[in-house]
Amino acid sequence: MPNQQPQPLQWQALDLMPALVSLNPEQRAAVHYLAGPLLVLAGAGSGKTRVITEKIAELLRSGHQAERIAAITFTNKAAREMRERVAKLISKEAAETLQVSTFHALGLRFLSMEHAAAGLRRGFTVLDADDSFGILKDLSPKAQKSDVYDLLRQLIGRAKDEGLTPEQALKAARSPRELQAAEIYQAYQQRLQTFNAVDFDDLIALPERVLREQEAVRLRWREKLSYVLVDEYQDTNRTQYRLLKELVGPRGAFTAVGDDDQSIYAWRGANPENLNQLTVDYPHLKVIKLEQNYRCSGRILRCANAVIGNNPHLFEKRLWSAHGEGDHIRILNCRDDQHEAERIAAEIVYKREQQKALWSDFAILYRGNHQARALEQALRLARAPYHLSGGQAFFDRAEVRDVLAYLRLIANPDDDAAFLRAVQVPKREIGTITLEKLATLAGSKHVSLLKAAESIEVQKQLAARPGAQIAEFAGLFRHWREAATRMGAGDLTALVIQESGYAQHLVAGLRDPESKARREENMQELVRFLRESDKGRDGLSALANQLALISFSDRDDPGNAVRLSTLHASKGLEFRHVWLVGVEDGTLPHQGAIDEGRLEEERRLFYVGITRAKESLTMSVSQQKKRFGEMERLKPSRFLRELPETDVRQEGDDPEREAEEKRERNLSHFARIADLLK
Ligand SMILES: Nc1ncnc2c1ncn2[C@@H]1O[C@H](COP(=O)(O)OP(=O)(O)OP(=O)(O)O)[C@@H](O)[C@H]1O
Ligand SMILES: [Mg+2]
Repeated sequence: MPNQQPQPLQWQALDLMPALVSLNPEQRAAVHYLAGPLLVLAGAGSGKTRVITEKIAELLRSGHQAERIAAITFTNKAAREMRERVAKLISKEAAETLQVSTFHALGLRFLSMEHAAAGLRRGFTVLDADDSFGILKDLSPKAQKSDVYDLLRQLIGRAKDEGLTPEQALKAARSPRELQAAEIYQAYQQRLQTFNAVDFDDLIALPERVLREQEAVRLRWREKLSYVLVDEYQDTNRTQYRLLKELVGPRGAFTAVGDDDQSIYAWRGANPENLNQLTVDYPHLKVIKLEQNYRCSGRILRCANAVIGNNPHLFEKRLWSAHGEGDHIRILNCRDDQHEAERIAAEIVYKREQQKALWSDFAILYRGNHQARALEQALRLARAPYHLSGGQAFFDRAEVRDVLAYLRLIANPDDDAAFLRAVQVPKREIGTITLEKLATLAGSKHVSLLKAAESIEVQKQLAARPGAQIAEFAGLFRHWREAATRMGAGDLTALVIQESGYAQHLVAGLRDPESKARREENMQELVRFLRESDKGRDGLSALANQLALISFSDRDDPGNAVRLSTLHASKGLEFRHVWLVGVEDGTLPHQGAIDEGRLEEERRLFYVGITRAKESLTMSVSQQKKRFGEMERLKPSRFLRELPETDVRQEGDDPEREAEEKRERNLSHFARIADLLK
């Protein structure tokens, strides 16, 4: 029975000794159950991730080899955290050989080992979304709006998710438009093959196909992996589910943990029905439910339960917390988003001081990336260090990817996708016709684009001006390859940025000094990062491997900083104090979702946000916001009406209170200075 007795809050103590806090009986059962497939189905903060970590430790203790255990997490960040937790529980060495990764990273590893079976050559390249976009643009019969390419990419992604080959897609096409899309899919796949490249979706779809079709590989991998654990299972898509099935085989040596109420990636193909499918595919599946929430205060949990109670459920779950009631949930009514941001920044600075907390105890969560800007500015003014996650990750920025393409190509002259990207930024007088010609010549000689570009014979067959440009471009790479033997990755990058003309290109045509500064900062940051991670002159191939890894990692360890994050990217995390901003109709729920009646997923997103908070939760609502240059009046989110009234406190735009807070803040600064003077 739930313990109804309010207990003192004890989070800090838990943070200090995670390994010593004992598991509850259901968790223990989940950790020790090895007789067959297991699904742990439980609400937020009930210790699902903890079960996975403990189970890994238990598997290691009971004799499983670390390299034969695969744990799959949704983000690289979660993977890193899990490894750290295992290192604490068992040993550093075991944690290092353990395979903790995202589905995509697992797919990449699979393909690196099985490239021949997947029809790839060694040293294949993984294309990013931009690269795919470029190829699609190139393949489409006439110029289209960029949404068309996005749509095509999605269509291709979905086809891959359903395991459809281009040939099958062609056969299945029922209208001229479908046929056209299928033709583009086919041409796209052919292009990838020529480049010896795969895209992001292939990282899952190809391993799945290879495992399904090739028995020898399948048996080898089933032997290789003795146990598989999957976190955030509700957000796997169809192919990921099939990949999992192929990997574990009928024996079903796996544990999956998930919460259907936190399925927030349907728009990306995630399929919470996979939870149900498990019970069909594995009739002997054992299901364990966890009902105690260890994260949130009583009031926060009650709000979360009330909200999610309005959604239909695949599985019934009850969650209770033995923590005390805690503070009321605050609803902060603000004049506008500017004021909202300033107020939150001031509150965080004040609270940190008052509670002697860490910056990293605070998180500000929002629905869309664009909401971060005002917050960033306010935090900067308040001198609060912050870390932005889930936005456009550093390594996804166009300028960073551009420079990485140069480095990829220095490291691997066969990387045609990198060639095509680098050759086009900054603009050189090398047009599509020249590139097509170059591609044909390279194809007939069976060499890569850069190798073809280096050949004098090929240069002669191109028109004079572009031919000279191509020769110059190839010459630069010869020079950089030589430079790479003398210097580390960071210095090499600085050199490339200057000599390629990219530095000028980057800021050319930008009027806004802030964007100029931001792009330059990004370049410096990249150079700095490569300098730091460069461990001596370990040559080009090490650099190539390093880069392949970098482009996949949200490398950043946020450190001691306020976390700014989208709701989507906050999944799985927890913070002592959480601010949920922009809780307005049109923002959360998002206008698009309101228009299309997709409120359930938005409600789950709201639920995920609420359940990130341990001790305090504040939701802020602006009365107006500037949109497209016009002030727009806003209404509080309809979801706010779903919160139990007794757990909520409204706070207005109260100048007096603010003045009071300011006075207290000044006093505490004063006290600190007085302390120092003593
Ligand atoms: N038996 C336990 N005793 C005390 N604390 C626990 C116990 N199990 C888990 N916790 C703590 O509760 C918090 C939530 O655990 P965890 O992150 O594993 O939950 P979760 O179910 O994965 O949550 P989410 O659904 O948000 O991913 C963590 O701080 C964890 O250390
Ligand atoms: Mg979790």
